[in-house]
Amino acid sequence: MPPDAPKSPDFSARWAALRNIPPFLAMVWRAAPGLTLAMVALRLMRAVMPVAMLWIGKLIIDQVVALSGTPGPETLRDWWDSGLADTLIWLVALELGLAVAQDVLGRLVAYVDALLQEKLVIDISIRLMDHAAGLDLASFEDASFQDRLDRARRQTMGRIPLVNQVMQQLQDVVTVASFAAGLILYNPWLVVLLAVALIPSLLGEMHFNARSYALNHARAADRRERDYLRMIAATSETAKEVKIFGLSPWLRDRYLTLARRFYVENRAIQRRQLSVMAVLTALGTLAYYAAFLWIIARTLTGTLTLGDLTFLSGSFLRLRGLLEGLLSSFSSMAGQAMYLDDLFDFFTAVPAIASKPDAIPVPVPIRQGFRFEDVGFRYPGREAWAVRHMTLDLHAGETVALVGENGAGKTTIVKLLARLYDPDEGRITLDGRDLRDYDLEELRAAIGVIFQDFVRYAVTAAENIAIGRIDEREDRPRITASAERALADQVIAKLPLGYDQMVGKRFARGLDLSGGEWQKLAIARAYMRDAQLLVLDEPTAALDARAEYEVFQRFRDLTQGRIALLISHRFSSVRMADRIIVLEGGRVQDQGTHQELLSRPGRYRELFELQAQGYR
Ligand SMILES: Nc1ncnc2c1ncn2[C@@H]1O[C@H](COP(=O)(O)OP(=O)(O)OP(=O)(O)O)[C@@H](O)[C@H]1O
Repeated sequence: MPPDAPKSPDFSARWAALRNIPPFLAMVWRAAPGLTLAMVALRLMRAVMPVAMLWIGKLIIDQVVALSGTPGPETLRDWWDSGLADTLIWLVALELGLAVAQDVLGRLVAYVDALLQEKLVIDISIRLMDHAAGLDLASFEDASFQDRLDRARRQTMGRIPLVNQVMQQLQDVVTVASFAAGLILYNPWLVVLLAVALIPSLLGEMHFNARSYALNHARAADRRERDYLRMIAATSETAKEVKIFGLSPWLRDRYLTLARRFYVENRAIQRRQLSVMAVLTALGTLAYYAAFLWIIARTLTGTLTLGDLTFLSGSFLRLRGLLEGLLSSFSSMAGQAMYLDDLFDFFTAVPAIASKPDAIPVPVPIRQGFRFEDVGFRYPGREAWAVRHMTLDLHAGETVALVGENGAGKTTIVKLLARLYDPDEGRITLDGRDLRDYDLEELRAAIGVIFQDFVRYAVTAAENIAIGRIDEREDRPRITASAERALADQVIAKLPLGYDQMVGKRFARGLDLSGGEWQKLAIARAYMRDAQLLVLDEPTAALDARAEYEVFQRFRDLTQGRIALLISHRFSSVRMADRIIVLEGGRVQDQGTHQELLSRPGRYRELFELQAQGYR
């Protein structure tokens, strides 16, 4: 066995997973109380049908034997007239009625089950989305969290039929109880014999289910990688690079290596299961025939009637099937319930960044501005500080530019301002109060950020802009005004359906845009937002120098009276800011106006000259 082979969770863990069933049922109940009640009622009715039908079958046979043994009417007509067969006729009619009812109930159960599962899928999906929405950005950037989320999502959706399984289980238990009651009336040992013979196969089933779960659990990361490989091997976003770099064979091999590992481990489990379970199931068959012999012997000696023989052998046959099914599905139910751990586990994750109970409202307008006071921050799981001893001000009404080389900490400052992360050292204040004192939702509403890796949504052009302030998505004048300010109106004018054109290449009716055109749409989101602090974090890299200059110029003019933060590597754009902050290695290296910074030796002048040289 390879050293990292999954260990089988022990039986107690498996039984412990059954504790998930009540909260799961509570979820089902919450999702659809009426349907749940209907389901239980239908299942209970179905549960007692088999024993009732078999018992009536026994009565019919006993009647037939009794009537055929006594001398009486010759023809069917005589039988009818004599009234001797009345009981028999009623019994047959009853049996027929039950058979019809059983069929109808079966269909109703399937119908209610389909509706119930659908409702549950919707309910759980919404709860997953709601919960994920409240979690920290740090969680989403953490790979082990991604595995957990992935398991919760996929495994839980795969567990929806569990509701049917639990209900079936309930029905079967009631059926078994009714059959067992019948058997016990004849001889209690018959039931004991059955149960004892089935226990080994129950334990076997449980063991193998636990192993399969352990394998799936341990390989969640692999599976995510496999999905990822499959995705990059065949999507519109990646097709260009995959072809040009000839990546297909490499992706394929990588996929195969991961898939084979899982296949081999899974095959080993399946093989063992095959051999062990064959032996254990044979034990159950032996017990069944032992009991059958006993019943035949008793009927031959006259202790049991022919009707009894039919009822007992019928009961026995059904009970054996039922118990076997019940035990294995109980064990598989426990196995399925283990997957619910992932779901409940996910729901226990709580965000570290949240509003305090006594959070204060964000000032409107902001009077002084934001201030970083000796702020230090490290990304979770990283040794190096992304920013350290950072002290800077963003004054109300000011346009500030952040410059610095790759990795200098520019984007990190923006994330800290929006409280996507909290600092590890020092503090950030807004009008003198710690950011953590303010209501988080209000704070985020007061800030508009367009990141360099903004999302290209596969929705209409209008909706792509409205995303900046989604509550106002019906406000077409506001959308068109934002588009004009961001120069996106020219892009939209060229689209066949204008603002209602679906963009992006994910859907057939979507029309893809150039990098710069996407950026203009994204920048329009900033105007849509109308926030007190507006940040453009390099979403202009794909614009040509003139377009970026124009975008920034407008941005500065149109954000008068607010705080505007620009991040760019182009000095031609940066120079228009009221103040430029030069970052280096996560610290403020220098700051001032363009002229001031050029007038003294330093990083800014050095970088400026480097860029200027490129244009000479
Ligand atoms: N999500 C993350 N997890 C871990 N480390 C990160 C993460 N994002 C950034 N870093 C690290 O933090 C440091 C600062 O990154 P930041 O993104 O703030 O730089 P930047 O100045 O915006 O760079 P660029 O000009 O390339 O956009 C870098 O060393 C980077 O590797």
